[in-house]
Amino acid sequence: MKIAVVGTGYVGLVTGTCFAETGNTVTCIDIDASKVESLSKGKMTIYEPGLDVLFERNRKENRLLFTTNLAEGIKDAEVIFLALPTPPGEDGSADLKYILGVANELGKILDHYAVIIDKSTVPVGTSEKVHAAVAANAKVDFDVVSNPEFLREGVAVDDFMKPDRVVIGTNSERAKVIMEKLYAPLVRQGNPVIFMDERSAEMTKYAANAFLAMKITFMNEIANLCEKAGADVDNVRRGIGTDSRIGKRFLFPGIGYGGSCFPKDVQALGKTATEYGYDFKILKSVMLVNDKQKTKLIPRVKEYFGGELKGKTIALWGLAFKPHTDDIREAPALYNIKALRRAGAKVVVFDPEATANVRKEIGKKVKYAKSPYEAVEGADALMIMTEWPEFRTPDFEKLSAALNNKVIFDGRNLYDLTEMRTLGYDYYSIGREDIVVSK
Ligand SMILES: NC(=O)c1ccc[n+]([C@@H]2O[C@H](COP(=O)([O-])OP(=O)(O)OC[C@H]3O[C@@H](n4cnc5c(N)ncnc54)[C@H](O)[C@@H]3O)[C@@H](O)[C@H]2O)c1
Ligand SMILES: O=c1ccn([C@@H]2O[C@H](COP(=O)(O)OP(=O)(O)O[C@H]3O[C@H](CO)[C@@H](O)[C@H](O)[C@H]3O)[C@@H](O)[C@H]2O)c(=O)[nH]1
Repeated sequence: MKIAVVGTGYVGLVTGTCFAETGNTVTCIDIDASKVESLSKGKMTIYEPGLDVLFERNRKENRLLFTTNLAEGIKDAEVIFLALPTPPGEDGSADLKYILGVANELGKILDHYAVIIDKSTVPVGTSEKVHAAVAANAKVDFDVVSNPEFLREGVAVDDFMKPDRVVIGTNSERAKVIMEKLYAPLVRQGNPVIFMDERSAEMTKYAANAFLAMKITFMNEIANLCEKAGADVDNVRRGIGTDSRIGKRFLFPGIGYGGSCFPKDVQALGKTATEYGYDFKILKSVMLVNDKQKTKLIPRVKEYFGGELKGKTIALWGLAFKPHTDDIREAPALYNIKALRRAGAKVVVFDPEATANVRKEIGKKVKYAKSPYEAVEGADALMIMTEWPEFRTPDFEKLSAALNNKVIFDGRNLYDLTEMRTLGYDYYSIGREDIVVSK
């Protein structure tokens, strides 16, 4: 099948590469000329484990092509994916200007029947808007299908190739047949495809993200209560996660959810509710709790140093919003850097993959270390923001030798409490007992 993917970011590049891997010829289109140039030369533009191997193989086989030219990219394409940004607009609702802009262009240049597939996360009713925007200029038949994407960054290739489910929203029989053909390789491997109407498919994506954000937030609130009540949230997590109705996943408390999806999608669903005159109370609480949770450790750091952070140097491990990605969109680390600097502290940071992106965003406001141990050299405390595997079993002796004080503020609950006590660390984590050995 000949496929076009408009928008070659995290979702577009994964979608394009994975469909090339199942034997299709894919042209990825992007307005960012430097991105297209890099990709055409075989240089990846994002860090996503496992994607580079598939990218290289399919590029060499000429099944994966890149262009900035929309008309060239969609030539003879049976399906055209829209994997464009849907960032929050001024009022928090999803901004559809990228999607509708491209839809408008497509209407002018489409010269054959194609299925236009919305892979971006878009509010209920968007497929109708896309249809209208294309139809305004279209001279040929076309269908618009909603096919939301559920991949997670860091494990995107696996999520795409072995999805829990594929959701396809369409009322067109003609489009359904093409979608069945497109996803046949995944279905043959036992991954279910669920067909429904467009509006339900659009709502499914927001419901999934909002539910997961709520699940994490619920655990964060339980953790906050555990701290007050003298319970241990890790025990509680294990205790409830074994109930198959609850499930083990997405129960990890911490310094809140971040990333390019949960924060914006929870907000956008809230806006959709308001538009329809519905007061979606849980969503409001989820957003409020998560906002507070992100900088939850800051007051404890201040308190540890007698209320004063001026002249203190704080080392931060982890900048990406989660491990195995270089994505820093809505990363809790950025909020903590801001809060620490506002309180007068100097900040030294280390991240295995996300440093370049942070440098682009905040430049010289922090010092960048080349290794976790360089970051803590002469620092007054260590804060952990992201659970990269390499932070899980550090050389604690090396760490103690480098730090001015043996104190760790851990936003991801990486270490065992007994071990920290034995090692002689002051250790503050989320929803668990504070270990204080120095006082
Ligand atoms: N990142 C994720 O993990 C993820 C997962 C599922 C769904 N989504 C959704 O998918 C959509 C895309 O997200 P993303 O993370 O891939 O975004 P992204 O910002 O990484 O990529 C979007 C790409 O679109 C390009 N673009 C913008 N305008 C264009 C135009 N007119 N023509 C061609 N290209 C254009 C940009 O240059 C960019 O490369 C969003 O709606 C997002 O909510 C994201
Ligand atoms: O138990 C958990 C699990 C996750 N998180 C945090 O939640 C955020 C999101 O994590 P994750 O869902 O793994 O990453 P994303 O790549 O943002 O993926 C989410 O957002 C995508 C974009 O819509 C969807 O496609 C995915 O299904 C959905 O999981 C991160 O800040 C994590 O640190 C926790 O705090 N505790």
